[in-house]
Amino acid sequence: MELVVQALAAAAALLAVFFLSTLYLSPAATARRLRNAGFRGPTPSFPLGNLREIASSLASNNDTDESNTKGGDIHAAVFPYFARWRRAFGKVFVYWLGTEPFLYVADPEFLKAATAGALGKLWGKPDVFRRDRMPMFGRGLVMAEGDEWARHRHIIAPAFSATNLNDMIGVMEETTAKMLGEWGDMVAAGQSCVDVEKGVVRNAAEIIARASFGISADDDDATGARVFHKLQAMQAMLFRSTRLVGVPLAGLLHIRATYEAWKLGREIDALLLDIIESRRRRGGGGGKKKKKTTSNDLLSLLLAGSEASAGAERKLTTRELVDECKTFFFGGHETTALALSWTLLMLAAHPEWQAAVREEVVEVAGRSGPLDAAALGKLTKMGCVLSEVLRLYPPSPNVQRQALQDVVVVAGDGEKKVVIPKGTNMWIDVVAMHRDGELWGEEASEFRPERFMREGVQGGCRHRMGYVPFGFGGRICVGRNLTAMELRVVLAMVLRRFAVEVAPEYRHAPRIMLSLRPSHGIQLRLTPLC
Ligand code: HEM
Repeated sequence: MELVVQALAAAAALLAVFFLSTLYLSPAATARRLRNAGFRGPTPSFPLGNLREIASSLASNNDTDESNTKGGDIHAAVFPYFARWRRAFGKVFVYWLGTEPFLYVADPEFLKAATAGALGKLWGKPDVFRRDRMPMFGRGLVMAEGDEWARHRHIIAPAFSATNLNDMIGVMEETTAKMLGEWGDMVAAGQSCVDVEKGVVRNAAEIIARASFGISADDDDATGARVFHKLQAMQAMLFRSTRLVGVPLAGLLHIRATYEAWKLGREIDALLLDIIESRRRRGGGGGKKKKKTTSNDLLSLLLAGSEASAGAERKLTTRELVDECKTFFFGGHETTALALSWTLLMLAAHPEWQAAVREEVVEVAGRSGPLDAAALGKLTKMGCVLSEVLRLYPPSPNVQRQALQDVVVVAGDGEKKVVIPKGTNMWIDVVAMHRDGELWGEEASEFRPERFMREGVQGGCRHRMGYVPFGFGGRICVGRNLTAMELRVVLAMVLRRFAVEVAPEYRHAPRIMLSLRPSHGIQLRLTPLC
């Protein structure tokens, strides 16, 4: 009995030492190293870090004051705490989410210096977000690290080639025609304004589900419809549960939501496994004779690519394919839908650009009829409008990393070196960089697509790393060409069919809810043109 008590006491002591070390001593040591390296920032408290200040700053923020559709400081509206800390500490500083250190970065030169060299060896994805994102992305490309990431990227990138993507235009046209039909019915029924964001999100989900794994919400095949609805349900659930990120043991407060998400995740996995196995059985992956795929969705292309190539290292297992399908769905539809929603708003608020882009569409592709890749490629003005929207309203408002080892940053003249300690997270504030007057000039907050006409793909940004709507380096978005195509198809079809104006009901209140989104939808007045 005495032995048991002693063993229990020893176990309790070990546990206490473990918690003391990981939750307090180790963060305190990192804090000391960051201070010694010269990084300043708001004072954190244990165990919340700076979360209390973030929450109170958000609560007292008046979202209508700071910005409007013509310009204004949306950075201060969506990240009031960062805006305040930037004024006090500059474009690089340290803040804490719970016991997790975050290096805030809105200085492209620092970003370049910190991520130069062997990016994959120095920086990974933050552990602190990993558990939350696991049900959505599994171990797919977004979450994979090191050699595993390189292997996945190598297999996946070719599926997004221009030739493959061209085959998806038809799917995009079909689903968009349905959305426009619904909008037409609403207008015909006398509805004075339409929340276009709803339709656009739904359309983007439908497109990505069909483009990724050939399933549809209206599928005759019940499995397809079930996967689609469960994916949407999981996303809504993960959105609802706001978490005390970085606070020790805070996950216990969300056990139910976490469990529900995992349960949905398992159900989705099982349904996707069925779809993949049946494709494999039908030879959807091409097989030895490189049979034509049953359809040209990304899953078929991955199956074909993976089975046609020789070594096992070039193959994705069925489990990995499941994760990639989920990754495409979650990584691809929300972002694209938001880009499109903000574009419709900007065109409604800037009628001169709306008229110019519509004229261009009619000139290169006519007033009706199918679109093709060649015509889409000629939509130069539309391309500039889209680039400007991605600058002002980047759907991915930040990019995060975690130092996998001590990272030495050689600043500016090569004289000054600072060390970012292993384990430190980096929070790259894309919104701040995209609206920084020092990088873009005085009109940084204004909608001026002409800057991309004049200055090319970087829009005249004074630093190469100052415009990063799709991320940077080797981890740049693999789906960006698919997005470019989808945005062009949908926008061309909308502009051919309707003129858009901002409805009086619309309230401009961009918010960060993982992505940069409108708080109250996007209400537009639609006038049919044909
Ligand atoms: C407007 C639309 C989109 C935006 C703004 C966007 C943004 C981004 C950003 C910023 C990253 C880098 C993340 C990081 O470095 O941590 C990224 C990566 C990624 N995106 Fe996108 N994305 C869009 C559309 C898509 C689409 C349509 C797909 C797929 C069908 C997709 C799939 C991915 C994947 C798989 C990665 C991970 C790449 C890697 O780590 O190698 N994205 N995206």
